[in-house]
This record gives sequence, structure tokens and C-alpha cells, in this order.
Amino acid sequence: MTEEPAASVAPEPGSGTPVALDLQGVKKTYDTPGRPHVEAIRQLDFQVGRGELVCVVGPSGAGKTTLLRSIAGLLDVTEGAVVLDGQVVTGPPAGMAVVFQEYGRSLFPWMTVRQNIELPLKEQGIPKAVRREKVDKALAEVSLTEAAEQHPWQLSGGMQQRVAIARAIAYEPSVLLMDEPFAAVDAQTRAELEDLVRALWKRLGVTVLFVTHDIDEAVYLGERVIVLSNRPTVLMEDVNVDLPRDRDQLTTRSDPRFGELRGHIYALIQKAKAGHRPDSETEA
Ligand SMILES: Nc1ncnc2c1ncn2[C@@H]1O[C@H](COP(=O)(O)OP(=O)(O)OP(=O)(O)O)[C@@H](O)[C@H]1O
Repeated sequence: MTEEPAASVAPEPGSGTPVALDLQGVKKTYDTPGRPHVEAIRQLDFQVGRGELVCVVGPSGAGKTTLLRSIAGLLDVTEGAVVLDGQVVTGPPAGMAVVFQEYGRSLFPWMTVRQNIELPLKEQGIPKAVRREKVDKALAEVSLTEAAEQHPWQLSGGMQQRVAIARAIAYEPSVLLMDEPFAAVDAQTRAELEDLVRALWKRLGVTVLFVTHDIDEAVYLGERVIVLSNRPTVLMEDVNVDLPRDRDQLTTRSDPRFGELRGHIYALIQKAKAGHRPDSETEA
């Protein structure tokens, strides 16, 4: 890799856009009985503005899943705080929905598509007629109206992941977290699902935090890309993706700026893998 071109650094938050998600000095260590002590996240501070689409990338084992689970309230942070809409997260918050990579395990095979999407709404105590309306709308958003009465196992992997997305958006979350959601689908389906995420984000105005190991995907989807260091994780760089808001697979990916951003982030990850850390003068 040659010297990376200068990337524009993400603007300081707080300039107009309200903050949806605020990570304040988040640290996470694992002290699992019978397993070695692991310092996963050393220090993370960043904010996601309401209605932003932010991607997170980092070397394998950097703590991306740990970060996302901590934000989702599925793991307790060791120090610091995750704040969603002004409230400290102490368990899975009502305003957050998560889409995981393993759609096969996140959908109930004995329930129809409609029942799967309806379940979290039922748990919220939403009346039946309203539930039906919300499920129909979510199904239309992901173009799966025809599949409402089918079971997940009757659908392709890409369709199942669309059901998982429909379930998340039917819930009308303030923040949608996505943990490598397209890692298990083929390249063509993946491109379609990426476009679906961009389209939903624009239409619904939801705040999205999208974790991926794929640099191209992060640049294509994100308005910002948060690059993590090697474990114990700190922020390598918060990269502003200054590509046009309207993106498509062909034009955007052949835009020279796309190539520059991809090259810049690739170089950062290589540096991270080689042991460079912004919190240390030494490089391994
Ligand atoms: N329950 C646990 N107990 C102990 N250590 C754990 C636990 N879960 C994760 N870890 C460790 O924390 C570190 C970060 O793991 P995590 O899965 O968050 O990384 P990741 O960036 O998502 O990895 P990948 O890119 O490979 O998916 C790893 O060293 C992992 O072994």
C-alpha cells in the first residue's frame, strides 16, 4: 500500500444535530471464570447524531461485537457509559433494535414471517390492529408482502435477513444496530441488502450503527466510518465519508473518492494490525 491520501476527518459532533448515541469513556474487560482476563475495549468516546448512518470497522478481534453488544445493553460496560437519547443504557433499551449476522438463529422457524415481525410488538403490548398495520408497513418496506404467511425456512438467506430487518424497523427504533448483518449472504444479495439499508435509512430517518469487517461496505454505506485499533481497543480514526448522499453500486464504487477513502481506511487497518496505536508512541 502506498502513502494514503488525506481523508477528511469527521466534524466535531455537537454542531446542530442532536446526539442519539453517546459513548463516554467506555471500557470493557472480560473476567469470565476459567478464562484468562481479556481487556477488550480500553477507551472509546464517540457520538452518533440523530439520523446518522455510521459504520464501525477494525481488525479481527478488535472488539466490534463487544462494542455493539455493550451499546445494545446485552453486556455491562466495565467503566464509562453508553447514553441513548440522554438515558444511560443499563439493559436492552426500548428504543434500540439489533440485526445480527445469524438470521437463521434470530428468526423463529415455527412462526410465519408475519408472526416473527409481530413478536416484539406483542411484547410491547401494542394492540392487534396497530400491530397488523405496522407489520404490513415493514413488510412493504423490505418488499416481502408476498411472503407474510411463509416460514423463514421457506425463504432464501437474503430474504430471511430482510425479515430480520423488517422486524427491527417495525419496532420503530430510535437507533438500529447491525452486527455484520450481510456476512453470510452471497455478493449479489449483499449489494441488494446494502442498498436496502441506505434506502430505509433515508426514508425512515433512523439512526444506524453498522459493524462490518468489510472496508468497501463501510465506505459505501456510511456517512462516517469509525476505525478501531487492535485490542485493547481505542479509536484509530473517525473518517468522514464525503461521498454524495445518493449512492449506487456502480457509480459510487467507481468514484475516485470512494477509492481514496477505501485506501485510507485500508492503510489505517494495516497500521492497526501492525500494532500502531494512537494512545502510544511506539509501533510494534
Ligand atoms: N465472553 C467472553 N469472555 C472472554 N473473552 C471474550 C468474550 N467475548 C469476546 N472475548 C474476547 O474479546 C475480544 C474481542 O472480541 P469480539 O468478538 O468483540 O471482536 P470482533 O472485533 O467482533 O472480532 P471479529 O472481527 O473476529 O468478529 C477477543 O479477544 C475475544 O476473544
